[in-house]
This record gives sequence, C-alpha cells and structure tokens, in this order.
Amino acid sequence: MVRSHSRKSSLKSVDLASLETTNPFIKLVKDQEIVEVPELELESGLTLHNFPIAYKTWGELNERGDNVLVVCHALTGSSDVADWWGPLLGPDVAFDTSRFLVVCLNSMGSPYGSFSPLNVNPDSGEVYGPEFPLCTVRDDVRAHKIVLDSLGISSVACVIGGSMGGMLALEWAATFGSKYVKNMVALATSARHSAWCISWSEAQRQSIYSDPNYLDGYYSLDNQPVVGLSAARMSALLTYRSRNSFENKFSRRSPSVAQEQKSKRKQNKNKPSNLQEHNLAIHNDGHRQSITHDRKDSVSSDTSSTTSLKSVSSSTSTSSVTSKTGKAIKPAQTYFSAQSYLRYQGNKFIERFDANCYISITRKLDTHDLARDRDEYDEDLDEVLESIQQPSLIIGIKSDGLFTYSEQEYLASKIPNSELKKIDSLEGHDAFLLEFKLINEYIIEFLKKNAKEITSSPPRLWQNEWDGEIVKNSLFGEAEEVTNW
Ligand SMILES: CC(=O)SCCNC(=O)CCNC(=O)[C@H](O)C(C)(C)COP(=O)(O)OP(=O)(O)OC[C@H]1O[C@@H](n2cnc3c(N)ncnc32)[C@H](O)[C@@H]1OP(=O)(O)O
Ligand SMILES: N[C@@H](CCO)C(=O)O
Repeated sequence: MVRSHSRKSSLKSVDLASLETTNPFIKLVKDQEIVEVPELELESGLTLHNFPIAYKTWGELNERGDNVLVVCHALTGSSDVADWWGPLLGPDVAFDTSRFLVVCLNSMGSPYGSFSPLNVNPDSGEVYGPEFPLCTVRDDVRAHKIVLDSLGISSVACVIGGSMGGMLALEWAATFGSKYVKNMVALATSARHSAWCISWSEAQRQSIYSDPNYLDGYYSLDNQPVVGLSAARMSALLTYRSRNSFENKFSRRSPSVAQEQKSKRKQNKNKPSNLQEHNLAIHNDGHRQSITHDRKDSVSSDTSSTTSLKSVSSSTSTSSVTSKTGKAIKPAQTYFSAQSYLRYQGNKFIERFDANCYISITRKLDTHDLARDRDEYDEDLDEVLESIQQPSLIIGIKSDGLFTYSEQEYLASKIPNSELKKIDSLEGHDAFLLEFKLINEYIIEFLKKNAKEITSSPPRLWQNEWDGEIVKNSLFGEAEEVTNW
C-alpha cells in the first residue's frame, strides 16, 4: 500500500468539519484534499458557485507539469485509488508513482467529498437532498479540469477509468482533445449508456423509492431508506458479476456459520410452535421490514432480518412442528450461501453510501452520451468517436453483461488510434476491479509505448512510503520484474 502525497491546489480548501456535519461518509476516505471550485456552468445551464471537489494524489509533478495520470473511479468508488485499484498503484506498477503524479478526483453526486446531495444548499440553508441538481459525466470532467489547473498541471499523460470511470475517460479525451489529454485507457464502459443499463438503474432507484423511509428523499440521515438502498445494491451486484461466477462461488451450498453471522441473520429464540408460524418464518426470511413481529413473538423484530430459517430448519428436523395428521414437517432447503452473500453486501453498502447520492449518481450514468450536444459532429456518435485522436487502449471483459464486450469492440473500431484487449474472466463486469494482474500488464505495455518519455525516465527520488517503511525506489529493473503478485 502506497500512501498519498498531497499536491496542494491554489484553490481554497473547504472546511472539512462543516462538510462532515451533514455528510458522515466523507470520513471514510482518509487523507484526501477537498477544494472549493469558484464557478462552473453545468450542462443544464445552471451555474454552481463555490462547490467542493475532493481529490487525492500520489507521486510528484515534474517540472513540465505533464507527467500526470488521471485515474477516474466507478459508480461507488472514491478518490482513494489505493482502496479499489491498490495493486495497480505504486512504484513500477501501472500507476507508477515513482514517475507519474497520479490524481483521482471524486465525481459529483458521490458521498465521498465532492458536491453532493449531502451538501448544504446556500439558498435554503438545508441539505440539498432530493433537490440536488443533475450533474453529468461531462460536468464532472469540466469541474475536475479546474482542479487540475489549480495543481499546476499543464497536460495529462493518460486518463484511465473503468465503468463510470471509463465514461469520464472518454469525456476527458473528447472534451479537452489530444493537446491536453495525451492518451486514454477505458475499461468495461460505453460511449453512451445502453437501454439495458438504464433499465437496471431504474429498477434500483425504484427499490429506494418503494422504501417507506424514503419520503421523496427528505429523510433524515439517522433514518435512511436502508431497506431500499440495500435491495438496490443487491440487484446492482448481480449485474456486476456473472451467472457462472455465482455458480462457481456458491453453487447450492448453505452459508457457513461465519457467513451467516456476516449477513446478520439472527437466530430466532422462539422456535415456531405451530405450522403457521413455521410457514411464515420461511416465507418472510430476509424481509427487513417485517411487521409480523407486532403480532407474533415467533418472528424476530430485528431490522436486518426476520426469523432464522436455520432455526426453522433445525426446528423442523428436531422440533415438534407437525401437520394435522401428526407428520413431522421437513422443508426443502430455502436458505443458500448466495443469499447470505447478497444480504451481507446489502448491509455493507448501507454503511458507506447514501440513498439520494445513489439516485443522483445513477442518473448521471443514464445521461451519459458522448454525442449529446456535440453539434460539430451533428451529435453522431460514430463521428465523435472518430474525432478522438489520442492513442487509446480499450479493455473489455468477455463475461460482462452490463457493458458488453461488443460495446468495447465498437469503441475500438471507431476510435482511430486504438487497440482492444480482452479479459477472459468469469467475474463479469466487476473483473475490471478484480483482474489486477492482466490490467496491470496491459496498462504498463500501453504506457511504455505511448508515454515513453515518462515511463523510460529514471524514477524520481522522492521518498516513498511503502508498507509503512520509508524506501527509495529502485533505480534498476523493469516494471514486470518487480511486480510481485
Ligand atoms: C470509502 C469507500 O468505501 S470507497 C468505495 C470502495 N469501493 C469501491 O471503490 C467500489 C468498487 N468496489 C467494489 O465494488 C467491490 O469492493 C469489489 C468488486 C472490488 C470487490 O467486492 P468485495 O465485496 O470486496 O468482494 P466480494 O464480492 O468477493 O465479497 C467479499 C466479501 O463477502 C463476504 N462473503 C463471501 N461469501 C459470503 C457469504 N456466502 N455470506 C456472507 N458473506 C460472504 C466475504 O467474507 C467478504 O467480506 P468482507 O468484505 O468483509 O471481507
Ligand atoms: N463495483 C463497482 C461497479 C460499478 O461499475 C462499483 O460499485 O462502483
């Protein structure tokens, strides 16, 4: 793990304590900078003033101000590249901190420090909540460019991102051109959000809307619509993996005791005493907002789960629940490891994300269309892509059902100076966050070819904190040789 070395901006720093008053999620990201962007006109025509953008940097800027890698995060990521692409970050790996200044800026709408529904609206004195303005991917890159300027950056050696981050990478390349953005790497992404992806966003937002605690988005943070938000994350996760990765990982296994504990599925102390309670317990297992506990002791009042099927199962094998004819009831297995995984992931997510932010940032994805309002190309997507002059690397995942491999083929077929690489992983879309070895190799190879002046320069002798130890970067050896997976 490499620690960040903050590069200071000439923009005013935001008062963190005041931001944290209304946004408890900011403190999940350590050591980031948050600056105030004085003004930006959004694509919608609305002008924002003095709004926060969070960022982190690693490495040092060279004298020319051009050894910069801009790394863009995905939907629920933050500026902390070390947190989600850690193995790619450090001396001599893809995001080579001994030669590049690596910068990651947080997208608007995210709860991790940039302008979001959790900020106070100066006009009302209340948090924006559902009144937060629509911000697009193009708005993000224009806001982020203002921050890069404030860091003394003259041009970007390469912009890199996966999924939503890939949308930003494409917008960076199209908006600022090849004089400013020299190269681009886009993984598992699209030039415009597909009908399939828009539909998944919609289904996830509907989960949130249907939570009685949602209150049109005017909920208080201590009573978030966590049921809807966790359901949204569960269905999103299914789109991030593949059928075969789940089959491989879980099959029809039951969860282990540890997994069951992780999913917070409580044992019901009161075993079902009759057939109705027994059936009810199976029926509502995992229902987070069960009201039945008001009527029956036999159903847990725990907010994260209701009655434990395990107790039901054991009760049915050992208990006296019987049919009218006195026959012991033995239900088939109804609780599986795959379920406990989803419940755990849902629980984990509500600890780190906000429902209005989720709605805002999924709407951002839906608006993504590289051709929108690019009148010089008659809003023709082929023409917009053909205008991207930068050497580009497109990385696609064969099993990705969300941003399909054929979408990556399309990008590579239209962007003139591009190459396409494949990740043959079972993991589906999220392979862009998991298949570090291959991604590292592809990016190193691409940068060696296209950012040769920087990759072949001697490492800058800044002191690097690696695994807590202060070490000097090696002056010898090729990147591949020192990459120990
Ligand atoms: C401040 C911030 O948090 S910034 C945001 C960080 N996140 C991002 O950037 C978003 C991108 N990242 C992601 O989407 C994910 O982290 C990924 C795709 C990279 C990896 O997902 P993970 O959840 O870490 O991995 P995976 O899907 O394998 O799940 C592993 C977890 O499920 C648990 N688990 C596995 N099987 C089961 C099961 N049957 N029942 C219960 N739990 C299970 C594991 O114990 C593990 O728990 P842990 O997270 O407490 O270690
Ligand atoms: N797992 C990623 C997927 C979105 O591309 C995220 O949560 O950001």
